[in-house]
Amino acid sequence: MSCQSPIVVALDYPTMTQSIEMAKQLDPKQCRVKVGKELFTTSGPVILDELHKLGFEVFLDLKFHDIPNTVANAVDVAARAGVWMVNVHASGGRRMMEASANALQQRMDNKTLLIAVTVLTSMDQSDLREVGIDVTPEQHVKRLAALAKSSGMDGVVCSAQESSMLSTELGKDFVLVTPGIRPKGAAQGDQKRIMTPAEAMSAGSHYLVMGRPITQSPDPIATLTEVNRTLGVHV
Ligand SMILES: O=C(O)c1cc(=O)[nH]c(=O)n1[C@@H]1O[C@H](COP(=O)(O)O)[C@@H](O)[C@H]1O
Repeated sequence: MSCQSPIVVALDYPTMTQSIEMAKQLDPKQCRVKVGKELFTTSGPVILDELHKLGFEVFLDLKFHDIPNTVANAVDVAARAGVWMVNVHASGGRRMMEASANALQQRMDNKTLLIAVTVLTSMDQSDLREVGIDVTPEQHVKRLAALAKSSGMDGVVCSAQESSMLSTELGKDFVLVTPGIRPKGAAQGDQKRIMTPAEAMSAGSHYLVMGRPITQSPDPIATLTEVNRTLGVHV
């Protein structure tokens, strides 16, 4: 049975052993999992096989950003590894995203979703200003998401605060993946543009990425089950 929940648990761990221990407690019907830079750097691609063997759909979050040829080839390798979703940075530009989309289109029966990161959820207006972007996060997300869509991306990573606007602007089928999800009372940490799981879903998010609120909870499974319950997902 495939996953019933929009939750993607970020397995941000410094060792493969810790990430597998957590994954073994989770249920592939209750969540998908995400492998990011920390875990992939320590474990390499074998972690993808291990998580697939446990029955999980895997989001490979390496946020590729490089010249078009390099990124297209990296995305192709990720798809070959059978990941459910892979991401690039929208700020890499149209040619980089089009080359990546073409690489996946050329694969027979491609099933990997290709998503572009817009403005990181850890950034606010003052962070953008410092890197030379003089518009609001919402305006910049809108511009990058429109570029991502017209460059052949299946969707974007944004904050749930932009989900409603993007859903209206770009249509309900354009996939919105939203980190910066914090249940009421959870520590915000380094995230700036946050929302609760229920608010994010009503705003139009398709998938909710959650790391620390689940992985650092005293009872991760109870927390995940409770978040699913608030979203009406009963597994
Ligand atoms: O692409 C991502 O997944 C991502 C994009 C973004 O804008 N913000 C963001 O937090 N993420 C990732 O989502 C996860 C959020 O983790 P927590 O803040 O612990 O819930 C981390 O693994 C981040 O790398």
